[in-house]
Amino acid sequence: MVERMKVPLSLSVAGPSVRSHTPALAAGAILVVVQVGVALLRPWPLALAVDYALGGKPLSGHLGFLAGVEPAKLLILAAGATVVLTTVDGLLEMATVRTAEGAAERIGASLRAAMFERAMTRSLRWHDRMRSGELVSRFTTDVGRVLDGVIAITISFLPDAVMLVGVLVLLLAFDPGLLLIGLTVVPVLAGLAVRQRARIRAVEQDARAESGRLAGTTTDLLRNVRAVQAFARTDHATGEFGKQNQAVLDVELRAVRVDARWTPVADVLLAIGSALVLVVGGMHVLAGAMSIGQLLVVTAYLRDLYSPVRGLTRLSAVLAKAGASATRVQDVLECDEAVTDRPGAWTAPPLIQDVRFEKVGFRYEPGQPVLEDFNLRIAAGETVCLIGPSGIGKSTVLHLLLRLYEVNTGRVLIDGVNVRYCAQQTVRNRFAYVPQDPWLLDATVAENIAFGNPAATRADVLEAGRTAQVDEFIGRLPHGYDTSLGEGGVRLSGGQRRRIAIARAAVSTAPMLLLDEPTASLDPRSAASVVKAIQAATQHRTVLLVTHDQHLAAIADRVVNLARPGSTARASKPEITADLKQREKRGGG
Ligand SMILES: Nc1ncnc2c1ncn2[C@@H]1O[C@H](COP(=O)(O)OP(=O)(O)OP(=O)(O)O)[C@@H](O)[C@H]1O
Repeated sequence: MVERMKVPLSLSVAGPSVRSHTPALAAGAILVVVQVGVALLRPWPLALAVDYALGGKPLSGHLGFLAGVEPAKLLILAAGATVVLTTVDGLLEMATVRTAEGAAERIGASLRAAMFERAMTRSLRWHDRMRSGELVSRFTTDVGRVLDGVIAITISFLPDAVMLVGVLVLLLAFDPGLLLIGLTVVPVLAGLAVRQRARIRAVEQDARAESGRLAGTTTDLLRNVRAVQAFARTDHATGEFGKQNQAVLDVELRAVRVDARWTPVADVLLAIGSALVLVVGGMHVLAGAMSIGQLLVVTAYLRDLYSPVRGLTRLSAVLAKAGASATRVQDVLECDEAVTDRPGAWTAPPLIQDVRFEKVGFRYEPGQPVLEDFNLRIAAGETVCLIGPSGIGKSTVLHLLLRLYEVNTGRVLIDGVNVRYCAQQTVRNRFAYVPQDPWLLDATVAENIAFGNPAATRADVLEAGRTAQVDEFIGRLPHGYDTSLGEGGVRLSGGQRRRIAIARAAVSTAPMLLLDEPTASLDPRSAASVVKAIQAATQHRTVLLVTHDQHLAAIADRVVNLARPGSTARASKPEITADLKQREKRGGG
């Protein structure tokens, strides 16, 4: 209930983006008001034609200047005036739509930019929970719906409100009795509109949640299409998609039914109002108290009165949808789950002494410790190999060094300075990271390598490619270093992807390299190439290496065996590295 009450207010989520486009929105609003003024004049040429050109009524008062004009010319004049007013109305509408919708699109772009920036800086804990498809659906569909709300307020609400007031004033001056009769249906309509709005809001919240889940499922299945095909699970995938798709369809159909029910209700009520006015007004005409032209003007105005009333009730539906989406946009924009820097955070030291883990405790989930009382010192220039059973927390150690997650207890230090007090950007600049999954972008080989150092020149990239043995296979790619790799680097083998990731680390100027199982699942030849690449890339740098590969471990100065929570990491001398497998068998302690 509290959630639903929040919804209308949450449209203000677009507020900061709206402010910078206020002039364009204001221009759109002014154009809309002028357009309403023109629209209000539109019934008059018809009255002129009916009463004066056809009915022979004498022209006097404010129409006196037309006295003496022949009826046929008066008819042409009235017809011409209708065309002119309709043209001006149309041109004004075009200008309004261009101005207001253009501004809305720009607001959408800044809203998406703000969301993206926010999402990029949220903690990995948040990303671990949020499915990427769900996030994309918030960036696209939900932002779109918020914009629909902004547009509706500018180019529907304002003209409808101005039109309503304008028509009410004119009708009041023209025939207050008929106005009152026409308005009798409005309170009933307003009451029903309020109820309708609450229903739409509720069903739209469900619809957006289901659509988000569908986007999440779709992205997940498409990203893993190789696994789906390789395991011959296309039927299963189609079934999973189908279930979610059906859930979206069910809730959307419910929304359509709620929405559709409204149209006849509103129309019948408004028709009753018009019928009442027609009967009473017609009686006035029959009694000679009113001309046919005047009755036409009243009914035209009444139509103009009902149109905004109807528009305003529809607007409430658009705003209900926008409100449901705005809550989802707001969740992203206001999420404060991030690894944050303290005010005045220091620059991380240059790493000339060591990095240290002191009594570090860490858990991803409450009650499930991954590291407890973990201690490790790596001296500058040293190459340390971290081993241990799967799931023990080796990759986690690298994540904590990068400050991707904050430690729960203890400290991680660079040259004796706690990384918690250093700006995260500067901490990360001290490390070049080669993750288990090489994380290649849908870009060229050269761009992927240069990702490791924004200041890298083409020559630096080629040099890093040589160091990381990328040269060994680059000649076989159609455009060499300018070959596009496709999403996730699908066009490369596992070993080739790893070497590009190593080249990315090699091009970086960071003093320390973090390598996470860089030779895992490679054949001996590719593994040997990768080991060679690592040896070349790690010269004169401090290295922390996670691996089960004896050959790779052999390049380390020291091997550290990560133990179960509660025990301390144990270091061993390099000569013991040859005996790695045996020690692992003894229980990783
Ligand atoms: N993002 C996460 N959210 C929750 N738990 C996680 C997350 N990442 C890892 N874990 C858990 O933390 C523990 C340590 O994971 P980690 O990846 O550090 O192990 P590892 O020693 O590198 O394993 P492997 O050798 O298999 O790569 C595991 O039990 C894992 O299930």
